[in-house]
Amino acid sequence: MDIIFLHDFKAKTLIGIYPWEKKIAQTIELNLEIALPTNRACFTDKLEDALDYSLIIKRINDILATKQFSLLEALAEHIAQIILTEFNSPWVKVSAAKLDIIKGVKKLGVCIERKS
Ligand SMILES: Nc1nc2c(c(=O)[nH]1)N=C([C@H](O)[C@@H](O)CO)CN2
Repeated sequence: MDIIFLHDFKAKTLIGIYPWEKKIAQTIELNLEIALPTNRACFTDKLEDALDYSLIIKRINDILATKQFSLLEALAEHIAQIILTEFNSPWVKVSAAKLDIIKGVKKLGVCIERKS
């Protein structure tokens, strides 16, 4: 199985259960592993045979700018389903974390794996 990974993808979004979190965007950190539907690009060296990771980043930035979730779980699930359905990935692992949100914890979050 070949994988595209996106590590330490940081972006601002509205997320959280508390009233202030619904008004003030927070920086979250995403880490994704995305299984590829084909390994053709390894042999052809052509972008049209690859999953263009810049399109994935653009799509995730669109989600973060337009959607609002209460829980990190729901955000991770939404991103996972987009990767599976819109980018034809057979398997995806998504972790979503908040930074310095609770005193004494540098980073906390969720990690989910989904198959198509
Ligand atoms: N399992 C979860 N627990 C909590 C979440 C979450 O997204 N998943 N979120 C919060 C608050 O919004 C957090 O930002 C601050 O405490 C609490 N627990």
